Amino acid sequence: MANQVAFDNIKLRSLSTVSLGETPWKVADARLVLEDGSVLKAKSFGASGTQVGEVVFNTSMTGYQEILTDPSYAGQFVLLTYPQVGNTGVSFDDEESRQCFLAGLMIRNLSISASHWRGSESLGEYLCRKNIMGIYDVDTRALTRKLIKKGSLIGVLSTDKSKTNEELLEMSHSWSIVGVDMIDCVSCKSPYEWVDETDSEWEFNSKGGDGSTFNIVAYDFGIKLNILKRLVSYGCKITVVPSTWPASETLKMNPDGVFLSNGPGDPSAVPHIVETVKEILGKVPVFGICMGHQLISTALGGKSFKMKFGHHGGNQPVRNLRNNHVEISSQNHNFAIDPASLPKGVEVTHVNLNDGTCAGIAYPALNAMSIQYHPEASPGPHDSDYVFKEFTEMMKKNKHSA
Ligand SMILES: NC(=O)CC[C@H](N)C(=O)O
Repeated sequence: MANQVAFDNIKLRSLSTVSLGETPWKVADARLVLEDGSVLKAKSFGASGTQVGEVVFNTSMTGYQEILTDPSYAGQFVLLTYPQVGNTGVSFDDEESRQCFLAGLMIRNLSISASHWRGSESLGEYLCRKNIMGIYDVDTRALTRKLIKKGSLIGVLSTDKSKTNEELLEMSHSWSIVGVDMIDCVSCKSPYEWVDETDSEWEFNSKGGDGSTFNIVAYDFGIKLNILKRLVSYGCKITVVPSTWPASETLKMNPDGVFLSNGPGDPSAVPHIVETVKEILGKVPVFGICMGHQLISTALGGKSFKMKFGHHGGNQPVRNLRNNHVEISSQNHNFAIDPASLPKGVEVTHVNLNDGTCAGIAYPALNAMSIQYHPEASPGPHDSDYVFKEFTEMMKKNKHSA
């Protein structure tokens, strides 16, 4: 009987399924025109219109909704190499931010039916509601091979029949993600206290902390919610502040530590934030993830560069040079820090094993540490969760030595 009730609940909460053969989403023809002049035909299942962005490929096999809501994808089209997408629809609990900031989604096949006990709507309905373009019937394998060969390409996606291919090509040539401040449009506008509403059933680990609490200020450059959740799990009480929040205000709050989040775009395009980071470094322990890592490294004197096609996926191998352990990590970045540009005193703590790029640094003298990838793993493996613990240990040590 109890099983029957549970089953009925699941049925009630699951998405309605549709029979094969029907097309349960609105289909329109779409074109993707790339900056190299190639034109790809596809079917649109999300918002209609014309959108420009940089095309990057992501090799994750799960977690398309977390990818869609990762603000670091602002200005980018995400092509998923996993071929069948949409079978679990979307569910409210899986959002990584308040909005989808990416330019659009490109997939091979869209599941004809979607079902999940927490599901609230289909992927197509979701994209339409969020006004995000999505296309399927794309030869994602061929396009990925092109991106690997040529590097990330600017593309223009359009459902507008009145626009010629030449006009779309022209649009692709007049847009760039390099040198543009993309953080400003994704950051929160005023500070707020983070209240964690995560049900304990979603803790993949027992609570990570040892009962200590830490007051931290988290700079929101496009922060992913699971980072906040993991920090809470390790005992942090968090005040989230906008990217323009002055260092002097942060220091007045007397935090145990400062966290610098992930975020979209080019780290060299936000020198005002680098100045803020410079003012904070050395005064309190600082931890950065992805964009946060790039900004700490830049503030220390390092230089960033644009990678050929970046790292996007949940299967990137990283070596922790301190203990020689290899982690399988979740990553999403197109820029990286040149380790040769880092000053003496900075230790490269992690390297990406696919291409040897810098994946993490530490500057113990200034109580600073950062990693280029995503320990919150949303989506992705949890191997790197220990990094949150290292941040709390750094804050604890600093508190006791004060
Ligand atoms: N996830 C991130 O923070 C990305 C950082 C930066 N936008 C890059 O592409 O390298």
